[in-house]
Amino acid sequence: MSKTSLDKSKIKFLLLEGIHQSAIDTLKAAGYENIEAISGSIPEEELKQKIADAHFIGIRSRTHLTAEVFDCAKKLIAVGCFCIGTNQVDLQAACERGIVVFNAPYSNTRSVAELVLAEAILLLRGIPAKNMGCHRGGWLKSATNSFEIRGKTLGIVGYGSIGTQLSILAENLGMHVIFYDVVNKLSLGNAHPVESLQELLATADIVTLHVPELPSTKWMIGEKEIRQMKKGGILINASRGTVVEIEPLADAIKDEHLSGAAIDVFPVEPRSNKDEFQSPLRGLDNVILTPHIGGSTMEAQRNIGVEVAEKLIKYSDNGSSITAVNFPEVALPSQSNIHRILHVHQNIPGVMSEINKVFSDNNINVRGQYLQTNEKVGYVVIDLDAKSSELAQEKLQQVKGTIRCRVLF
Ligand SMILES: NC(=O)c1ccc[n+]([C@@H]2O[C@H](COP(=O)([O-])OP(=O)(O)OC[C@H]3O[C@@H](n4cnc5c(N)ncnc54)[C@H](O)[C@@H]3O)[C@@H](O)[C@H]2O)c1
Ligand SMILES: O=C(O)[C@H](O)COP(=O)(O)O
Repeated sequence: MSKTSLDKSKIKFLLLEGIHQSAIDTLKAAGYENIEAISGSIPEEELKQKIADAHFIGIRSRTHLTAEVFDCAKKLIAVGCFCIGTNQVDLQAACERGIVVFNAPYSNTRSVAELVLAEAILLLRGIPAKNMGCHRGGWLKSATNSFEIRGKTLGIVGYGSIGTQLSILAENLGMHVIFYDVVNKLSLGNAHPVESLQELLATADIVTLHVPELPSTKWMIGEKEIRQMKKGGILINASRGTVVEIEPLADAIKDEHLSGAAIDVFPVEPRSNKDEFQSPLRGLDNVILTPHIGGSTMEAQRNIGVEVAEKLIKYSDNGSSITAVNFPEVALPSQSNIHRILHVHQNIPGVMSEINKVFSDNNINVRGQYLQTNEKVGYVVIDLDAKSSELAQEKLQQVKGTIRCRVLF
């Protein structure tokens, strides 16, 4: 089993939001037993207390890790987002503090794509409204406004991992697929890129959103865009709650400009399953409302648990920051019979020459050196003979611009 200079029993993992047991099992198999797992998200004040002695934190989409929270996390080495989205973390603030952030970019892609497709089929048939009718004792047997999915046009906004997966599945069901992305993307199958969001909105029978939460995607679908959609169109949002304005959507459903919608993410979501969900969309029959469960399948959660836990273990045991979303990515060989120093510093002129001066001034033999930088920080990993690491760490900690310095052996 790999070693870390700090005894593994002292390395604390704080896992929030009901992260799957597979993460805990993976951490334990790697020798990490000091794990506090909490089923929901916690209020900010409690988070600030709990994060104070954590070396690693695992979250999902509900926990917001702000600069203020990071300031309370003096021991924190890395964050694992056990999901795709990382908008809930101040990535820049983490980077500047030498905290590496990982996520699981693909493990729930298929789950979201399947849900969207299922919702498209149900909404085109008017099933949610007919279902509600039966529950109330009604009997809405009619083919009026019920359509097959075959031959309809699906408009995908954001042709990334989920958008492309969905594109393939939809074509297999006989749909025409058009997509809009801000980046030039290779079309899969017969999917067809369009020039503008407006063109997509005006052409598609069903519009589905798969963009990240960014300043540029905030409220990208408001009243104007909803009214640009075809009359009788359907809107699906399983991306982020800040992408769609809910009031104009509710109005468009009520006045039948749109025939239906499926919304999985909301501008404000309840903190836990005990809190009430409030939305102007409640009570509208041909609207499917789901509690942010696009990625919540047993398959996805189990895979995410293993994937992100392995990334945290690798960073803790070996120093590899490969696939980090906010940090220079350094790939490292496994270390044997050496001590490894991990040094995170501000990316300012002169730091690397100061670091290398420590080795030459103190006659320390460097067995390997690996460096990557981004705009803000540099991450250099230095392999040394065991006898030199204590002195090297002491000297390196004094180098101007040092953010963090730890040793693995
Ligand atoms: N509901 C859920 O449970 C759930 C599950 C997984 C992911 N998500 C959300 O879905 C989002 C998309 O996931 P993904 O894995 O496909 O991400 P991705 O990064 O692979 O794809 C996003 C795509 O959106 C494009 N894009 C960015 N800004 C755009 C804009 N203004 N207009 C058009 N396209 C734009 C990007 O170029 C990219 O191709 C995630 O960021 C996450 O927030 C939600
Ligand atoms: O970003 C994601 O992967 C999804 O929004 C899922 O988030 P969750 O883990 O909170 O369900």
